[in-house]
Amino acid sequence: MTRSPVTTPPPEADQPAAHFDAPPPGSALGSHYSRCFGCGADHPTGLHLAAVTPDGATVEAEFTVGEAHQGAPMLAHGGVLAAAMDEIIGMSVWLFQRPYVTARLETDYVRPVPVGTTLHLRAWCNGIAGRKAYLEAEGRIGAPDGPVAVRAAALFVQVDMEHFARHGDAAAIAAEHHDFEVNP
Ligand SMILES: CCCCCCCC(=O)SCCNC(=O)CCNC(=O)[C@H](O)C(C)(C)COP(=O)(O)OP(=O)(O)OC[C@H]1O[C@@H](n2cnc3c(N)ncnc32)[C@H](O)[C@@H]1OP(=O)(O)O
Repeated sequence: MTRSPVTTPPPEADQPAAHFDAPPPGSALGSHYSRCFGCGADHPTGLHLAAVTPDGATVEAEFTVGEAHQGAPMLAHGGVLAAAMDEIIGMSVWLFQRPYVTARLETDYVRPVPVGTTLHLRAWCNGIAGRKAYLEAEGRIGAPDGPVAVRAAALFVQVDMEHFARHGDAAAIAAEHHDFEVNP
């Protein structure tokens, strides 16, 4: 991954442990918001990512590129692939049970992704320093060990829950309650 200094953890960064109340290894994470473009079941043209954590520290999901996700004819739009990276990375910081938002997302596009392709996504954390989490993800074609099509590195910044009420829709947040509650 071509990472900038902004998304490279500093030497003092800690490797975080999963939160004691995070989903155990093998669990599905569920959607954090039913109308989320990345994971919401109620979004008509969204990515519908359904993430699982195989080990309590990383997350995985599959994304099948559909016609609604095209850029060039029958090829995935780069922005849609970046959205998939953003979402799977967001789900990986969800394991720490603190609310985070994307501050910076860097993406390497390695191979074109035709419509109909299933991308196997995986994300993990490279370190946390204060409010800043340094994260990485990859999307592989056809299988978990298939050829890499897209890689991403990100800086996520921890916020308080007020962030979502102040800038978003507090009523919508209250309407969706989860057992595993972090980001709305
Ligand atoms: C399960 C959930 C899945 C969710 C997946 C999808 C996730 C998303 O897409 S979230 C939506 C997109 N992101 C946003 O809307 C965020 C918009 N930005 C913001 O709200 C603010 O800029 C925010 C919160 C990131 C930072 O603001 P603020 O809280 O005032 O902190 P601030 O002091 O500016 O920054 C904190 C630190 O991060 C650094 N930082 C913040 N933004 C950046 C950036 N873009 N690049 C580099 N560094 C940055 C600052 O330099 C600072 O570093 P230091 O502590 O070393 O001085």
